[in-house]
Amino acid sequence: MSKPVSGDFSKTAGWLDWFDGPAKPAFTLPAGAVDAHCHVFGPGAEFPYAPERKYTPCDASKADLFALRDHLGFARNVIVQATCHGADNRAMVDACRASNGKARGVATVKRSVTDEELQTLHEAGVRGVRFNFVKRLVDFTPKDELMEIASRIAKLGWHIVVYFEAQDLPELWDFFTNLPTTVVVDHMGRPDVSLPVDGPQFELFVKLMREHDNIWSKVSCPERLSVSGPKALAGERHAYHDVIPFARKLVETFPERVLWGTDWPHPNLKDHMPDDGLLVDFIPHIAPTAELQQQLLVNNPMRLYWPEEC
Ligand SMILES: O=C(O)c1cc(C(=O)O)oc(=O)c1
Repeated sequence: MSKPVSGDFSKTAGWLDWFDGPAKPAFTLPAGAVDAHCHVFGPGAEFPYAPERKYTPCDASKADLFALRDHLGFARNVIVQATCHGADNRAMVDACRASNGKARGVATVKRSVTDEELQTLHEAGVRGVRFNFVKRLVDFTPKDELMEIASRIAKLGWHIVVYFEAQDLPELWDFFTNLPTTVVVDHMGRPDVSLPVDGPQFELFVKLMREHDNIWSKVSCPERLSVSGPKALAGERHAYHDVIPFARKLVETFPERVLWGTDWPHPNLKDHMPDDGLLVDFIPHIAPTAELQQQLLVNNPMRLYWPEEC
């Protein structure tokens, strides 16, 4: 049955709803594992979608997210502000506050944000801001504005999450390498995985990480990046073969600077909605040893989001 969007909204045509019958993963997550990239959507009646949004999703509430966390065996979440909420962080903040310390957040803020607002976000559990360069998701924000935000949030000990596509890295290189904080790249900088893993496109991304030890990557979203499949559906435990070499290269080369997340509720997928249980079964293909899994799923996210517990 199609999931609703509440309030005065209609879903984007062709919207794929998140899947509510996820399998129990065959892979047992290490104790204390963190899903370091997920979102909440609305509910629209309580937390309206932003007027400037580029898509309208189905609702995906904090209760739905916390149920998924428990079902998959994660201990904690990092909730990343979704672009459909613009710079209105209320839904994400509400989820962080309701999590009993089990969620941290990444916000979107404008240059006009006050110090008091930043402090309130910090108290709710926010530890970073997201800068988005994907043109289908956001309107352009001038880099000098972003740099001003970066220098303000650096003082709070926060980091910056960046989302961009591989073909835009050359143009963004100087901006990224001048940021004053830890920088976390969403979804491996969205490589074209039909190109060779040691070809110029992905090598540029590896070079970015090799030359700048403040740059981290989420080795997430095989379901978005895969061209070959098979899809994580109907018990498939060998999904997204073509993404494995890319993610594994980052995990093995930079074991202390990688994070993993489900990306639930998977905004804007066009041809299938993965079973999140089967997505968890992707992890041992990209982090084949218990030590790499511990770093990817526990030690690294804890260092970034809960340093006081490390
Ligand atoms: O590729 C996407 O469509 C996408 C969108 C968003 C968002 O709208 O925030 O976040 C993601 O991590 C990925």
